[in-house]
Amino acid sequence: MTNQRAILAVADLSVDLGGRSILRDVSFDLHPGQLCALIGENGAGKTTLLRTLLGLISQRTGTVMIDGEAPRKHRALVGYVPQKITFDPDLPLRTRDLVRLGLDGHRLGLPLWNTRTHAAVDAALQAVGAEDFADRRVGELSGGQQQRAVIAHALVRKPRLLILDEPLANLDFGSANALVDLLGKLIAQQQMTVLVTAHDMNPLIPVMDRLVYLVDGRAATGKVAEVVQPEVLSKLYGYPVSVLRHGGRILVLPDAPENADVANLNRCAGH
Ligand SMILES: Nc1ncnc2c1ncn2[C@@H]1O[C@H](COP(=O)(O)OP(=O)(O)OP(=O)(O)O)[C@@H](O)[C@H]1O
Repeated sequence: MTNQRAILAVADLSVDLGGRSILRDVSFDLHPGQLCALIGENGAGKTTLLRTLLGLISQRTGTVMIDGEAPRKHRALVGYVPQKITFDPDLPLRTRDLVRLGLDGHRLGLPLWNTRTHAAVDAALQAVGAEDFADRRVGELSGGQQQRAVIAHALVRKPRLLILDEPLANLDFGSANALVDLLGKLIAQQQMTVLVTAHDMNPLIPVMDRLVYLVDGRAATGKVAEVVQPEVLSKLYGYPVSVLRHGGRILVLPDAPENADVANLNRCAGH
């Protein structure tokens, strides 16, 4: 545990939407240089948690602090890469224009370029390895290249916390591995804190050191080795599960399939 102040501190967070309880008593801290995987099956509450951290949804109870303040006060400290962005191939927007919009795209009017903006955009493009397609239209890029462009857009204001919602979902094996490597590099080089959601924790194993494991709005949180334990996860699921480690992969499987939603467990384990 580091003595530095947590960049993100979530305590006893509960969120209701449409009269339903979606998140219940979620608590975790993230410090500079940590990568936390937010793992859960469809509907577990991952996006709801991210939107609450961004200050877009209000909690029923509990607190969210970003560098000691409420999320709305610290928007500039957070870079956000949403799920599923698609660009029309005919959109007249180069990769570097998209990244430029990350600096002040929320303001009306055409963005102006100057030495400072050129330098910031070049640095963000370089950080994600997007120099080669910086002048191509974003809509013409591959899925993996678009993902890098959107991450550069989030990075250009030098956030301290980078939040990515399901960034691996539409990538092939090679592109997913390349993105995981990139996240590891950003943490090592910039002491950034990264929170990334996924259904399957396995692709993130090389870089993740913390885990928020969500099941039906409740979370087990902490170091990976603490959370991925049969006792911890059995309590969370409400029925016995086993944790199998094989070939560098982690599989979470029900002990008593007749009592478990096997399809959901398998999805969470990445089958
Ligand atoms: N505005 C809303 N009003 C009511 N219920 C909502 C609302 N938004 C989400 N929900 C419900 O909250 C639950 C959690 O949804 P959320 O999108 O956070 O899950 P998720 O883990 O991100 O799922 P996925 O992996 O499918 O994206 C779901 O049951 C969903 O139907």
